[in-house]
Amino acid sequence: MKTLALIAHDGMKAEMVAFVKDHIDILRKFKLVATGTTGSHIQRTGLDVELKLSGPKGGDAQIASLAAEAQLAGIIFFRDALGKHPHEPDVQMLLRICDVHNVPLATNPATAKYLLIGMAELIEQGK
Ligand SMILES: O=C(CO)COP(=O)(O)O
Repeated sequence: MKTLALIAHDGMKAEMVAFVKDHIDILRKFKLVATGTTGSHIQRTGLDVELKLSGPKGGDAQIASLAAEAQLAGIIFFRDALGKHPHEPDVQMLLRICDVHNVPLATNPATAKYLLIGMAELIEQGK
């Protein structure tokens, strides 16, 4: 089973929960991992999610570590581009690691939709 990481800044958590509900059938095809607070919101939809630390406490760094070790099929990270975040260096590190290791990364719901559709298609093809 492919692993997908889900992360949302506080200003985007409602968007993440709405996105998860809209795509719940596709998301059931993946093992899910999330930063702590995002993950606890997603768990309330009934999906099984492995929780890492909260983002500001190192959760983004843990997800980046998984990406660097080729353990993630993709990351959906709804960033709040209008907010300030004390752990911005960790966020930038995660984005950089995705590019270094060619890990699919969607940072907004429109892109995440296409990423999920594409990944579901690969699963259908057995890839
Ligand atoms: O801060 C985050 C992403 O940078 C998300 O962390 P939480 O899911 O713990 O709120």
